Amino acid sequence: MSIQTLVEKIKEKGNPTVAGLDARLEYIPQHIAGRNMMLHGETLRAAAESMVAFNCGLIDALCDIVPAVKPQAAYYELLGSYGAMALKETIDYAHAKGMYVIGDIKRNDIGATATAYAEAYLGKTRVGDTEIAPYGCDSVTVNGYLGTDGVEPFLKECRERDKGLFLLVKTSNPSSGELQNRDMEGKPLYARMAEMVAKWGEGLDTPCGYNQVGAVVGATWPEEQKIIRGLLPRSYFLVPGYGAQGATAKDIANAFNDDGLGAIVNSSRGIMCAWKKTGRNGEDYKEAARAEAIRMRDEIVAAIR
Ligand SMILES: O=C(O)c1cc(=O)[nH]c(=O)n1[C@@H]1O[C@H](COP(=O)(O)O)[C@@H](O)[C@H]1O
Repeated sequence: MSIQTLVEKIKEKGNPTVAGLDARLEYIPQHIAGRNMMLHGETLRAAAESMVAFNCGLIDALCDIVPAVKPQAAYYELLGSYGAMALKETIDYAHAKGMYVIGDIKRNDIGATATAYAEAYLGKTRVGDTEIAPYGCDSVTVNGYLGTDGVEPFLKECRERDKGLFLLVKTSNPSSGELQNRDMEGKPLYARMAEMVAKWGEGLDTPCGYNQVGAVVGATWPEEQKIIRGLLPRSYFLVPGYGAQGATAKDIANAFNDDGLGAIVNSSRGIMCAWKKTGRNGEDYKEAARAEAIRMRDEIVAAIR
């Protein structure tokens, strides 16, 4: 599914947000985790099955109001081979419920290895005469700081399979300026990366006007958002950092274009752990996640209006 599909889902739901599915065991209510540990002991399998059950519950609670989910690969890798299966099951369930899936993998490597990553998460792998999509994400996050040959395999998937990318431009973390804001021939490095993103997106515009090659721009950096928006008017921005990392709705307005489009704001812990604030031991985790997703949507829509 292309960025155009994401834009259509955002418009249809009137909601420019994405729910991050980054579960650790301590984010999963006891009634789910306890049951799986009773069945499978204190094992990676129990943790992975808990994660799938939790994710599916969240997806059920959110799919009619939130356009997309963003599973972060690290939390699935943490559970070994069971985690890989949990990721695939989560992606398939989100698709079955009509959601757009952003695979947060932040990968890159030399061209040959980047090809394997691109085929694993966006494309297909060949087994004999059969082609199989190992994960089948709609788009992924990519670290472009290795340069063009590491990004090209991902661009190939955009061209051939109508997929999307979000290239790290200005990340949300406190130390991101150590390198990303350093001067590079008269401009900060993140601005140079934005120029590269524009170049990589050439020929990949979609009919809705937005390009298949987007950018990751942290909610925690409103000034940089404004500069990068100016450099990349037709790129979609994935904006993490809202909620648990401290950014609020007033910090994200610069990421959007005047048409109210152009960015999708992520919240992971804010939605997943909303149940921890209700004092009901997680029995109400779906309702709590939905209420937080609605609160976030309304706050962000009001801020960009
Ligand atoms: O690519 C990302 O999504 C990302 C980039 C970035 O600059 N900062 C950032 O926090 N993220 C991811 O966004 C999510 C943020 O999670 P919360 O802070 O719990 O909302 C995590 O999955 C991060 O890995």
